[in-house]
Amino acid sequence: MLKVFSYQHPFELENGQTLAEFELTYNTLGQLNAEGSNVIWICHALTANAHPEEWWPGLFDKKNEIDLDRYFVVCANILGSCYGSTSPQSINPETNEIYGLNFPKFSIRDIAKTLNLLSKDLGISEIQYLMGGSMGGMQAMEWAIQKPDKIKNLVLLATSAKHSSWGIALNETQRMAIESDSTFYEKNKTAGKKGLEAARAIALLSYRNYNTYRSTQIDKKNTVDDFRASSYQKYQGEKLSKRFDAKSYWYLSKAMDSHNVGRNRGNCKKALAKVKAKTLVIGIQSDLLFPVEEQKFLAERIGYSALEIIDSSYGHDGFLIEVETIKLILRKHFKL
Ligand SMILES: CC(=O)SCCNC(=O)CCNC(=O)[C@H](O)C(C)(C)COP(=O)(O)OP(=O)(O)OC[C@H]1O[C@@H](n2cnc3c(N)ncnc32)[C@H](O)[C@@H]1OP(=O)(O)O
Ligand SMILES: N[C@@H](CCO)C(=O)O
Repeated sequence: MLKVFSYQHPFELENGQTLAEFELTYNTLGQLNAEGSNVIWICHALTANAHPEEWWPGLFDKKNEIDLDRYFVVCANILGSCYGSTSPQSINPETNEIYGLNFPKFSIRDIAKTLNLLSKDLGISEIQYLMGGSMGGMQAMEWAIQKPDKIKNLVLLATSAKHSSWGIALNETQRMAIESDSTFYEKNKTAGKKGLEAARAIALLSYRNYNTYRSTQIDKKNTVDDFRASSYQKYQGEKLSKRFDAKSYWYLSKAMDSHNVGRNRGNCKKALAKVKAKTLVIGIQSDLLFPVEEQKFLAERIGYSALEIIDSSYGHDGFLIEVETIKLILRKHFKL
């Protein structure tokens, strides 16, 4: 059952704009101990929700070896996402109208601040394990830099210290697809649906790779049109547009682009040096979106860190799919 954190105070964003208030939906598993210190906190990626048992099956559900009775597991739907938290689809309390594209842009740094406000409201004094993949890893590292004494162990998967020009170009291309859908500017629930489908199809090319398509999208030998790869792209686009909102996608991709831990902190090296958590950085060998050199960059600059590279053919989405390997790596480094 989703819970709701309602922050009824003005929240200043990094860009100087202010949200009059915001809400985050979140899920918890287990019980918080008296000290508020037995916490596993999961930060979700771009299109995920606050149910890690759905998108990280086997890692955070009852079947898993992680003794969920020992921990209080928290996962919040991030600001701007469409799974219940304040987003472009929310009503602006100052106008009583749907925000739509009047919603302010926000950064990964802002998202991390909202998560910390929720953790304070929950009475959490320290987080034993803070974990996140991709955009979730961006949030987790920002939080560990902002609150270095609060985060004891940090797990960063398939992520980077600063979103690369390659990643920004991919996001901009996806936003171009969304913006080319004239319905995107409407305020109804399906605004930008076709544009979002095209954006997802573009994104998928960065989440997978040549080998994953070669091995799964095989056509009969005399095929001349209507290839399986074509129907797969259309299917994945439709699959996302059934559960996600184009404006949320647009804003969250902008937040990803904003990610740079070194901004106004000197540089990434100085920023990462603030992390006190024991850190495990996990990369996916075939990741085209967040190449392993970005995880090596993180591990080399975070004081107390280890690096593990998973030899997976899945590409970037391997951080969601290679759960059995991730579990082994977690057990190797932590007493989880
Ligand atoms: C319920 C929720 O998802 S809520 C939020 C959670 N979601 C997220 O976090 C997003 C991250 N998760 C993901 O992106 C996915 O779960 C992944 C990456 C882990 C796996 O992606 P999936 O789409 O499940 O698997 P995959 O990419 O292998 O595609 C298989 C699907 O494509 C279909 N498919 C495969 N080839 C084709 C084709 N040529 N034409 C049409 N459909 C095809 C399969 O039938 C299968 O359909 P399904 O959706 O009924 O399972
Ligand atoms: N494919 C996942 C990860 C993207 O980084 C998602 O849609 O959230």
